Amino acid sequence: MNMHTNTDFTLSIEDLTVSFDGFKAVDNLNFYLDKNELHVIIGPNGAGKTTVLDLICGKTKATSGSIKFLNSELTGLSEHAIVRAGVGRKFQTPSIYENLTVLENLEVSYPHGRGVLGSLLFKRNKKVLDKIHEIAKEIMLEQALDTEAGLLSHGQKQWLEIGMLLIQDPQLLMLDEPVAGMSVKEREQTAKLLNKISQGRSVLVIEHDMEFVARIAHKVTVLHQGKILATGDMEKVQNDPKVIEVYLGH
Ligand SMILES: Nc1ncnc2c1ncn2[C@@H]1O[C@H](COP(=O)(O)OP(=O)(O)OP(=O)(O)O)[C@@H](O)[C@H]1O
Repeated sequence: MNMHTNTDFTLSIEDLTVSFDGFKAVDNLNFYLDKNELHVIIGPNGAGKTTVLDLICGKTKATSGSIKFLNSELTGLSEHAIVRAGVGRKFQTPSIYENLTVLENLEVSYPHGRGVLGSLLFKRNKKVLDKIHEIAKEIMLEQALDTEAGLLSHGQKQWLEIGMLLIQDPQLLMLDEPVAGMSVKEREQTAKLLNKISQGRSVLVIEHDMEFVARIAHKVTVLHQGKILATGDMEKVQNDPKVIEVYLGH
């Protein structure tokens, strides 16, 4: 793969390295993500999983290498510019507005919105409301549109945050341990949700729960010490002796 060639990949990471005081948390990484692909990154603690997501969303600056999103270079762009380019990221702790309703949370996340106060004072238009209803249905909160977000269950709060990203229609959605703390039922529903939202975009997930990984992943990449140990479908990765040795065997 040549660094200067256009590709069909949504995300094309080449020779990506970041060092913190000489320690390479991500070490010469090459990684490609297709449209419609739901890709899960697994690996032991400290493997560099979070750092990869931090690099993509611009929170951490690369030491060297390239991150191309829809063929345009992300390294060097600000976090805001990366969001505007169509990259959404959900962190582990939900950052919803607990005092606002589900509807209001979705409304303030609508692109080109007017900020929290402006949105509340502004008369709602049909286009925005239609979009809010569409997203609410997708995240299974259609019946809870008028509920204060603070009153939602832990799982519902996570879905709301996913909805707040979806309403911006990102082409790449990144999720850090999306089912942590969820009930069995909520996990099942989240698996279906993630499956659905990977249609028409790319989804990149960090996850430790192997049962959940097996349910959702189209492809799995195992990171270890900042490098790729194995990549492929779940079965291939699960049966890889190197993966069993450093990760799954523990
Ligand atoms: N800003 C930073 N400064 C210095 N070291 C860092 C920084 N960010 C991450 N690291 C180090 O880089 C390594 C990779 O961390 P990272 O959080 O990416 O791992 P991870 O695979 O996400 O692990 P976990 O599963 O525990 O979340 C760790 O050794 C971590 O201490």
